[in-house]
Amino acid sequence: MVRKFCVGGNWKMNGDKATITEICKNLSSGLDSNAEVVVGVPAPYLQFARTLLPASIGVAGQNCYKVAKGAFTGEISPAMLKDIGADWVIIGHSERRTIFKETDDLIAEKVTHALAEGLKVIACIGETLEEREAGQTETVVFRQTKALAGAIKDWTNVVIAYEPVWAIGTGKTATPEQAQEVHQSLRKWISENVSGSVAESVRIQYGGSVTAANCRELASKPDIDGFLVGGASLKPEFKDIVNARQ
Ligand SMILES: O=C[C@H](O)COP(=O)(O)O
Repeated sequence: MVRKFCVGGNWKMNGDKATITEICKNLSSGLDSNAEVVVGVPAPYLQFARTLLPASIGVAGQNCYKVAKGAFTGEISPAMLKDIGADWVIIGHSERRTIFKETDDLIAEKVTHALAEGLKVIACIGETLEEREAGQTETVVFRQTKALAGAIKDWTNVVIAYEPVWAIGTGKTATPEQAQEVHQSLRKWISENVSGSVAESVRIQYGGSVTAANCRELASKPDIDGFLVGGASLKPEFKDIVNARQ
């Protein structure tokens, strides 16, 4: 099965009207039409970015809460994201897990609710350096994936982003072999614990210091179906990363 290459740009808490206008202008042409592109925009600028980007580029919230509305000061619901034109949401990013103490259980609840509300979800997993060095990589990513799997009935609208925490924003990219190894194990786990057809069809992105310089080799690996890009998604080189398979 051919899985459509899918590249996400996660702007994190960066950008203002001027820089977002520039980024969106840069993304308005020259992108591989065989790649699916989605950008994770800071909440206050979601609607602004939506008006500037071509319709072919999806817009994602970077987080959401697990219920539709209510007394949850500061939170954003999937219904609100949909209402302002976002069609995706990134859930369980390691910064949410680490800095904001989000647990596997909370992330699972968010995923269930976001999917039920009709959003597409980029669900993030990944081990820390300590866990990798302790030989715990598979244990950790399988545990995180198990929590997700329990929350997902239909995998059509789900993309998994494997982002080793030690590679995020550090300039230390996983080697193509290291990333492929984990992606392959994840697909095997999904095949054994969800189904063969989901394992075949689900896109698994790699994230962690992806740049124009390293994206092609990573993209050549059979189980790497795209990227979730942080720092480089704010720069013109994001286009080269989207075009990594061209
Ligand atoms: O969501 C994106 C990841 O956290 C990767 O960030 P980075 O490309 O800056 O390492």
